[in-house]
Amino acid sequence: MSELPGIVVTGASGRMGQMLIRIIRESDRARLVGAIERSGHEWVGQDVGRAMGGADCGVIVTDEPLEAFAKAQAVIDFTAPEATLEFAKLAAQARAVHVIGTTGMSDEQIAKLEPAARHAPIVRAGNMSLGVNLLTQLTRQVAAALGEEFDIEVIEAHHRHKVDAPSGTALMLGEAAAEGRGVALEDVSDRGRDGITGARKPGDIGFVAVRGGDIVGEHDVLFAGEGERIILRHVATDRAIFARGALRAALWGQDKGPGQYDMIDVLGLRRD
Ligand SMILES: NC(=O)C1=CN([C@@H]2O[C@H](COP(=O)(O)OP(=O)(O)OC[C@H]3O[C@@H](n4cnc5c(N)ncnc54)[C@H](OP(=O)(O)O)[C@@H]3O)[C@@H](O)[C@H]2O)C=CC1
Ligand SMILES: O=C(O)C1=N[C@H](C(=O)O)C[C@H](O)C1
Repeated sequence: MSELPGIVVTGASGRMGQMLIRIIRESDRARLVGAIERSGHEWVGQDVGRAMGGADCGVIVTDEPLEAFAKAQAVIDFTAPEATLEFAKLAAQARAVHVIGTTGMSDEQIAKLEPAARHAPIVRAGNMSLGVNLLTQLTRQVAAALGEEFDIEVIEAHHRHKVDAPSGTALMLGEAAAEGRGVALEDVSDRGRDGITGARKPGDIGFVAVRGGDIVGEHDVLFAGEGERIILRHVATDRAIFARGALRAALWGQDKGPGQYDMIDVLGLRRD
């Protein structure tokens, strides 16, 4: 019998890092083979199971990503944009599937993933949950069905520690709405209302970001017309949904060639 695919988790001590480690260790379809933290982090050199407050699991946290990636079939990476760019180069060198959950990457940073994607598959999505990816499809359909007399606003709420806005999910939903309307999001996006903004421009897609407490992630796509409103909503109550999606992506990528993919590919939801 062949061995289960080995997975390395970067940003092991983070909120998503710890959730991913838990989900991979519980899975009977994959093995945790590595956990990465940056040099100087107190977890480096410790067993990751113990660092997370449980029993040893035989995986020692390391600050040597390439060494760890070389022994793995996939890397799951929910860290920060600059770190993700470095991990992309190393995952490509190791020919490992790179699953990227990191948000807040600029267009320039996203473009820098392309060389790595020529050597190994990259699966990247601002939200790895089934529910949100379905919601993007619904958003596209509703936006296509309604005219500009319905104003579109994407309203998101997250915990107080989140560093980027709008969220990766909000941008996915905004892109889907823009696609439904047959326009480019960059031409209609309205992100920063403050002061005397003037009346809302017809056709704009607005973004509103709420930050507070321990909110895991909530997204509304509001279609506001005269006399009626439609609201499409996703509420995440447990980060496990993102980790399960990321693990699914890592397994899905095992027999894929180099290239860039997203969760719509992984979930088989692509229509075109
Ligand atoms: N796509 C999706 O489905 C989801 C995406 N996310 C995204 O995942 C990312 C992480 O979120 P979360 O876990 O909440 O964040 P945390 O801050 O809890 O964790 C981030 C981890 O990445 C590490 N890290 C940050 N910068 C670097 C660096 N330059 N080099 C090496 N390691 C680094 C941190 O280490 P240190 O503590 O030393 O800084 C930490 O371990 C965010 O971009 C978030 O938006 C989150 C949930 C779902
Ligand atoms: O930072 C988070 O927590 C989350 N980030 C992702 C995003 O930016 O959309 C996904 C999820 O909403 C949680």
